[in-house]
Amino acid sequence: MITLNTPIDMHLHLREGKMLRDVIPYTYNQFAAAVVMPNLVPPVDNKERLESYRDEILQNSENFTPLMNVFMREYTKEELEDLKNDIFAIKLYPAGITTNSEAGVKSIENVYPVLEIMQELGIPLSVHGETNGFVLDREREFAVVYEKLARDFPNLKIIMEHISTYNLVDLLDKHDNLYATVTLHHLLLTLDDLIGGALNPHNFCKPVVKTPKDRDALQEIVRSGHKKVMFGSDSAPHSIENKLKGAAGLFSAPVILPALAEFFDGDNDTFQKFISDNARENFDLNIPEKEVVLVEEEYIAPQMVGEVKPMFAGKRFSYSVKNF
Ligand SMILES: NC(=O)N[C@@H](CC(=O)O)C(=O)O
Ligand SMILES: [Zn+2]
Ligand SMILES: [Zn+2]
Repeated sequence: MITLNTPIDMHLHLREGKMLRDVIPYTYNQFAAAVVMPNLVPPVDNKERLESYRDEILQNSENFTPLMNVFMREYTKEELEDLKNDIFAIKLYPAGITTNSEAGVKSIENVYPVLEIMQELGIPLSVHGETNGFVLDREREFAVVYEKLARDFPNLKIIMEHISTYNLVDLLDKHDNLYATVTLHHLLLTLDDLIGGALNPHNFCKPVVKTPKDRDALQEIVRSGHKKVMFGSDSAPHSIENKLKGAAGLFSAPVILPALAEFFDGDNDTFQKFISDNARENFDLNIPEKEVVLVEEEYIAPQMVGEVKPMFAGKRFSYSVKNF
């Protein structure tokens, strides 16, 4: 049996309407809280939309704290002061780089005044860090942007989301104010799982899963319990129809804790840090405590959840979440 105290998913996509209602139980049954991403259409980028989205989440969940993000744009100081207590962070998407990011930032310099105010008000910055270069180089190339941001805003906490390359792992000890989230899929999969056999569109996401060397570096840093490394699933549901048209994102929510329990293989202290303590300490999160228990009973990942095919559909795990 493994008892986790107040697990937090630091990067989650819930969507809206029926899709949200279908997928959200998989999160509130495994997590006390989650950072909810704002890349809806249109994006969550003002107080009104933020409040109505948070209400929709609260109405469809139990015993769960949504930590809301808003979509980066050229906010005024008044807007940020007004949003500050309702948000966890502001999410920066380079324009067009991932799902629903068309309204993103065209040039980072455009939002320097916003970053200045965020630094002053203590609002963290969350970043999808990819250039529009060659697909396997996009994240590595973005490292210079992360380093410039870290130097230009030394008091701004910057989260490098869903890191997928060893290059970014190396930045964590170079800059005090850089943090990272790691997904389940980047921890366990490589390009072989996407294109090594028959093409598997269900394993397609951005940033794309990478080489064994990258995956091994992620496994190593996560197993080390590094304080700046936090779990963020990037669970990103798309209908099976849209996946077959090329939509990027894996719906990993149904398998997260059983798969991580196997990954940590008895090192429950490090599991606890990765799934909760590091995030709570790095960001002084004050979330009502919630225990989630894993028992040694077989769990079979569902084949479908509504219109969505989950990661590892049909796979057997040796742990299951109690009472779920
Ligand atoms: N990761 C993905 O491939 N897709 C995410 C967006 C994102 O986090 O980049 C989505 O919203 O579908
Ligand atoms: Zn992203
Ligand atoms: Zn995401």
